[in-house]
Amino acid sequence: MSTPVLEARDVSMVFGGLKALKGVTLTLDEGKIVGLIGPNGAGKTTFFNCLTGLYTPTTGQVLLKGNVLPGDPAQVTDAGVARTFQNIRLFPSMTVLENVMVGRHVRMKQGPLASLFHGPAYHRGEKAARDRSRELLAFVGLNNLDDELSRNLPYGDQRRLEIARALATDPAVLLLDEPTAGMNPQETEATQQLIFRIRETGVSVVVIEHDIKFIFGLCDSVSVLVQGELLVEGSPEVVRADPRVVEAYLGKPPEEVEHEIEAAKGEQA
Ligand SMILES: Nc1ncnc2c1ncn2[C@@H]1O[C@H](COP(=O)(O)OP(=O)(O)OP(=O)(O)O)[C@@H](O)[C@H]1O
Repeated sequence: MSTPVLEARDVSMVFGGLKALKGVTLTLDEGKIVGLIGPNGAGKTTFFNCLTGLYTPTTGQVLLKGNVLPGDPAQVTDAGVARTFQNIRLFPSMTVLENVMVGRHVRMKQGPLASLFHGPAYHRGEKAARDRSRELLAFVGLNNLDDELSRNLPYGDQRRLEIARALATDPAVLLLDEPTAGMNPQETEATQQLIFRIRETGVSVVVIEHDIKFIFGLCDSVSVLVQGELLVEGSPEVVRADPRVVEAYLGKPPEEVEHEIEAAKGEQA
C-alpha cells in the first residue's frame, strides 16, 4: 500500500474544558478529494487548524508523505500544504496579481544578495513569479483582472483568488474551508469543476462544506464529524446510506437531509 499524502492520526484538541476534537483520524491518498462535513461547531475548522500548524494538537500527529509536519504554519506551507479560509483572508488593498505573487514568493529561492541589489537574478525570479501567478489566475478563471484591488472583486471571485494564491505555493495538498459559502448555484458548479481540475494537476484535496449535494458530487470519500468525533467515513454512497448521518447530520431535520440526499442522488444518476 502506498503512503498517504496526508495523514492525521488520532488528533485531539482541547480548549480549556472543551474537547473540540476527540481522536480524529483521516487519510488522504494521492490524487483524491476527501470531504469533511458535520454540524456547526463539530470541529471541522479546528481540525484544519491542527493540520496546518495553526494549532498544536493536544494529542496525535499529522504526517505529510510519512513525515511529521512541523507545528508552524509557514513551515507547513513550505512543506506542501496550502489552505483557504472560511472567512476569506486576502490582502484587500493589494491587487489581484499581487495577492497571488505573495503565495508564489513562498517558493522563490532568491538568495539574500539578489533581493538586496535587485540584480538580474532577482528580476528573472520576479518575472517567473509574475508569469506563474498569471497562469494560475487564468486557471481559476480570473483573467484580465491583474491590477484590480482584491477588495473590489465580487465575493465568488475573491474565493477563486484565494485558491489561486494557495496554488501559487505549489502544494501537494490543498485544504479548502467552505469554498462555496455565499455562492450561487452556477458559481458552486464552477467551483466543483475547478476542484476537479486541481486534482488533475496532481494536487490532493480536503474540502469542508455544509452543502452535502456539492460534497457527494465531488468527493472520493467523505468523513463526518459530530461533536469532535469521527462518526462515519467512506464513499459518498456509504455515508449517505448511513442512518446515523441522516439522524445526526448537520443538525437539520431528517426530512430536509433526506430531501437533499435524494436531490444529490438524482444529480449523480
Ligand atoms: N481558539 C478556540 N478557543 C476555544 N474554543 C474554540 C477555539 N476554536 C474553536 N473552538 C471551539 O471548538 C468547537 C469546534 O469549533 P469549529 O470552529 O472547529 O467547528 P466547525 O465544525 O468548523 O463549525 P462551523 O461549521 O460552524 O464552522 C466549537 O465549540 C468552538 O467554539
